[in-house]
Amino acid sequence: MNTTPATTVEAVVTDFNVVTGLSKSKAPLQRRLSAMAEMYADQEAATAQLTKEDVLVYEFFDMGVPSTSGDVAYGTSITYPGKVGDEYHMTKGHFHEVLDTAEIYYCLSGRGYMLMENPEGDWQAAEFTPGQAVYVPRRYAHRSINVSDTEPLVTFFAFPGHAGHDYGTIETKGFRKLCVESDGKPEFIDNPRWQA
Ligand SMILES: O=P(O)(O)OC[C@H]1O[C@](O)(CO)[C@@H](O)[C@@H]1O
Ligand SMILES: [Fe+2]
Repeated sequence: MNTTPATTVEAVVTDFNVVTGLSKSKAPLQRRLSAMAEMYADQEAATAQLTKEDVLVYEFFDMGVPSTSGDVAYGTSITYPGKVGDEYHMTKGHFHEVLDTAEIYYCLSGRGYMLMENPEGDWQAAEFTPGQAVYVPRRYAHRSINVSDTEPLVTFFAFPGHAGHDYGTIETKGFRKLCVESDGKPEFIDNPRWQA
């Protein structure tokens, strides 16, 4: 009996280190401060830092699957420790182009938060500690934030292949909340530059 399906898709095998998130078989996509300096609240601090060094804020490995609704896009994300002024290092953050798609993140190492907000005005911050999974519900923009002084924040993520990335909305409006260090601890405060 011939059991070969009409379309055959090869199983894809990739690797990533379960603590560092680094992959040997894939090239990382890297975002340095210069690629997102205008997203930080303290623009003077961002400019001053850029004159010294264009630091690597985060990198991620996209394991490379097709962008179709039946597929699951996945990879690892590594946000390095550091601050711009009082604001912790973070990813750019995005809505999904297909707003009604969720995402799951599993924290492999480090410490931080997933900051989320939806167009209806709700916002939430879920803690990342190793071994905990954060489910980003449909319609929520999401940004990873590293609140450790020393350790990278490493997560594994998975989302529907057809979700797409809408970076423009956050680039224009920003997130409603910022995560800053206050008395040595992370605190979420209103973003004075947030645009309704
Ligand atoms: O896409 P951003 O906001 O730059 O953040 C990076 C992370 O988010 C993802 O796009 C997944 O949501 C990953 O590819 C990556 O780890
Ligand atoms: Fe996403």
